[in-house]
Amino acid sequence: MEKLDESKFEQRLELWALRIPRELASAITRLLRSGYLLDKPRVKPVVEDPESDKNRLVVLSERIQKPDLSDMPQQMHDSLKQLCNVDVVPYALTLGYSYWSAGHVAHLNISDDLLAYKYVIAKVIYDKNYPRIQTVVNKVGTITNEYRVPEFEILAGKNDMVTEVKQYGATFRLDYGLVYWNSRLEHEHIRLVSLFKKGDVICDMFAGIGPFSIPAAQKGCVVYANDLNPDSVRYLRMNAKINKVEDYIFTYNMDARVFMQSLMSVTGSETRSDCQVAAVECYPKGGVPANEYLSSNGNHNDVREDGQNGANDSSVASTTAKKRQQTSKEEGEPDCQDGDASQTKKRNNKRVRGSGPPPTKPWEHIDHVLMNLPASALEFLVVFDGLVQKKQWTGSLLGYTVIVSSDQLNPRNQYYLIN
Ligand SMILES: C[S@@+](CC[C@H](N)C(=O)[O-])C[C@H]1O[C@@H](n2cnc3c(N)ncnc32)[C@H](O)[C@@H]1O
Repeated sequence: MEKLDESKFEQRLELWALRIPRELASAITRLLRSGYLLDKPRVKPVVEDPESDKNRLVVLSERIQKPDLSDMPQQMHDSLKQLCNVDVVPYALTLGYSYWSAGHVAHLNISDDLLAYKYVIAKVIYDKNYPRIQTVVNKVGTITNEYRVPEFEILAGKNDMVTEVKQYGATFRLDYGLVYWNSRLEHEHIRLVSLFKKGDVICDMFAGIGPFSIPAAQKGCVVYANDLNPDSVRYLRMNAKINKVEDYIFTYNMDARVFMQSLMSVTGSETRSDCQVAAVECYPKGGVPANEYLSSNGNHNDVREDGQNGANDSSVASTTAKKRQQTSKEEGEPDCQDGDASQTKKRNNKRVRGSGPPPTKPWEHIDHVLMNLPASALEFLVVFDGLVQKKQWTGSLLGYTVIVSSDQLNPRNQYYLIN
């Protein structure tokens, strides 16, 4: 029998840690808990310092990429300095074979020569890891569908693929059987987001359930997030709510080329097509965030769940809103799409007082476009030809950065920057 090479599952994270006097460990973890402390299931963020038992190492989240801590809020940095002398040291963390799973689902790729033993393998994994692991699945065949969702067979445990995973302090709910998800890309997600600055305008053309968009929004970026898979967009919206960043993310369900064209077509342009109108209606207007924009009948028009090319009309918009209310109640999602005019007014008033993002018009200014579709992302580059309308464009002269994540599993090839 061929041996399992467990090292193939390993992922090494290059992190930073604070070396602190051990009596300050509780105070400092409290201070950093709002997203700056390492937050991984079953991994302790405070560890022994191999150099002295008087100290502890407090491991920082992947959000902190620079040893001068300049990517930490200034106020937090100042509070740290008041508590102790800030000593930042590199910290490498290896997450091995036993670590990987998506929530309660253990996902296996059993090779052909071991297929005869698949139920035995699954039963051992289930028994050894229950109740943390409650479903063991095996990937069947290669991914051929557009949504990049593998087909799975359930080998042990309950037939329930809806789960929740945590990454860098964010929670992601997903149905493993309906959407693309790969827990092993966590470091890549956060590494890319570390390129963005607060206030940047980001277009995520292949957003999935939001592992780039949600942390970008948490950082204070305004994110236009799109995916062709309606289930991914449904979970993306749910995740935006769960993580309380729905004011910063505007979601779309269409082909990525149509999405970019629609986003960049100027409101009021006489030449725009129906599908462009559909997306333009989603933009923040007059300072009202798109996810709160109301049509005349009181329905919200942000997410297109009505077809892949984005073509739309007002009747579709209203059925979409009704469908969304139903879906969110079915899924146990907090219902804030109630269409009650007085409540909506209150919400809008609250946002106008300043909790939402600054209004943006993507045809005037985008900072980064993210293309995370390995193998075929390059085929979508053609959409950028002539996309910027120079008269309206107020962004930098270099335009915007297109980040193509072309081969996720090869770290040397992860993305290209095209200015
Ligand atoms: C590799 S997944 C990446 C998703 C997400 N960025 C992540 O890291 O989990 C690629 C995504 O592109 C979406 N997709 C495929 N073809 C598309 C198209 N033509 N337009 C928009 N999205 C598309 C798929 O549904 C899938 O969610």
